[in-house]
Amino acid sequence: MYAIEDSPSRYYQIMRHYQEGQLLFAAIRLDLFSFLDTPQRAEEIAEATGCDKIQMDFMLLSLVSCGFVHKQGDFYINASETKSFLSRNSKVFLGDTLLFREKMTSLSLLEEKVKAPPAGNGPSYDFSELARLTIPEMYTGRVQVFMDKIGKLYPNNSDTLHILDLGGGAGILDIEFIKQFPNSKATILETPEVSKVTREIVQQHHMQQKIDVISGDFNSDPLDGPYDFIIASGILNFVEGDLSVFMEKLSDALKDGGYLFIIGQFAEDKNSVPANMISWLSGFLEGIPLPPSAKEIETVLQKSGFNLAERIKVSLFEGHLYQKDRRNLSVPSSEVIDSFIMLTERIANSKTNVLDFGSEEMTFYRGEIHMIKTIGDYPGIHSAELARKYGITRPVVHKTLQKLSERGLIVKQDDPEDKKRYLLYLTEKGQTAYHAHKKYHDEYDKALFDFLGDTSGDKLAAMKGFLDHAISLIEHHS
Ligand SMILES: C[S@@+](CC[C@H](N)C(=O)[O-])C[C@H]1O[C@@H](n2cnc3c(N)ncnc32)[C@H](O)[C@@H]1O
Repeated sequence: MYAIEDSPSRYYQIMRHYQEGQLLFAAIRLDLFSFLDTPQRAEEIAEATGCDKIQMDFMLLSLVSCGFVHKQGDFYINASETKSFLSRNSKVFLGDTLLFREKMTSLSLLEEKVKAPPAGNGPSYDFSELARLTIPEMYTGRVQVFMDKIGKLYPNNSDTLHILDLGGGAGILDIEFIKQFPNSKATILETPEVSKVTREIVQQHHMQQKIDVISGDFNSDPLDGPYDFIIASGILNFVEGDLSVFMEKLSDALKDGGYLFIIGQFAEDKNSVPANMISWLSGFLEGIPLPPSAKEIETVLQKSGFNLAERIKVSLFEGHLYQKDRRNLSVPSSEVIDSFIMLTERIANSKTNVLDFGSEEMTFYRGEIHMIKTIGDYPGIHSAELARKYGITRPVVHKTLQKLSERGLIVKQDDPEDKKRYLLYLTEKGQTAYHAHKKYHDEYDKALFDFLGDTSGDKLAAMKGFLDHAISLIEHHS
């Protein structure tokens, strides 16, 4: 005999749960529960759903065994929860939502997917359909908790607030918010695809005057503002790049004292398993990144001047409410110096010291293309002024200009006001290089420009002050 320490019962339980799932989804597809709000015999259900009476009896008995349906003599009737959520007569019918979610997150192709590397063409989740189908789901707790919190934060319904909902899906939180605060405004930022659905739902509620639906990308688009309240529900997986840069952007878009509501479940730290790992496994296998951990979010938010105001957990709903408070925000000077040194090192070691705009003719050293840019920006500039702008000697400027002139990129013309100097202009070829360089920067620096566009004037002044100071120190460095 084997001595058995562990019990295998878990595997049999899993198999039973799996079958329970199959039974439940088949019953939803047959729409059985919509006929069972009042007591019915098996033959009546069989007739209503186009099924065989004997087989239907087996199915109903199985539904009873799982507690979805009760049996009273020959009659079957929905259990209370089933009546609330799985009968089409209910306002919060979840049958279609559950069927969609089951299909969307199905692991039926798991073996094939783990064998192959991620497809790399992004997740195939249909967020537009998800937005439509999550509407009843929203009313099974999320809306109620959200409105309860909002009501406590802003007890005066006539307040004129402005909220922003990032990746807001159906926009239900915003619609309910406006119903309660009719003098307020909401902005929903969604992807171009989903925003069509959002707009449609907002229109159905006649709220287009109060709710602005913007199609765009919260990673790269400016957020405008300032807002009283920002909702970030189920979106942190989709934040690209540095999370702290994103949170800074949110902080800049919020009024001081404003709130950020993060909805979602997260792993405790980066070594623990993300909450809902299996629910989203199909998405992770298709390229959706893992969400950040709670610890990572907390650290980054603290740095951006947010304080945790409340942790909210009601049934399946989990959220964290943060308040922006920049009064105690400070960064040690050593961190600024470290970042500055890192930046200068990166620039010095940059692989892009040579910029290639598509041909040998259009390949430039950084110094060359920047001289072309300045001449393009200031046609007729003198070489002495170029030397002053770049903080380099006139012979060095002269050497570069000579090269650019030999390559047919610039022309020199005598200055009628001063015979000793000449004026610099771009040739047609120089203009081509100028525009290629502009395009390159427009594309590659967009994120930085957007970040600066979202940054408040006082912070920009502080950044400029630091950079000017650093430049003057370098100029006076012997
Ligand atoms: C998991 S859903 C959450 C929807 C809704 N906030 C909710 O909690 O039910 C994520 C949403 O974020 C949107 N989204 C993802 N990346 C985005 C981006 N870069 N810019 C704007 N929206 C984005 C998706 O279209 C999707 O509707």
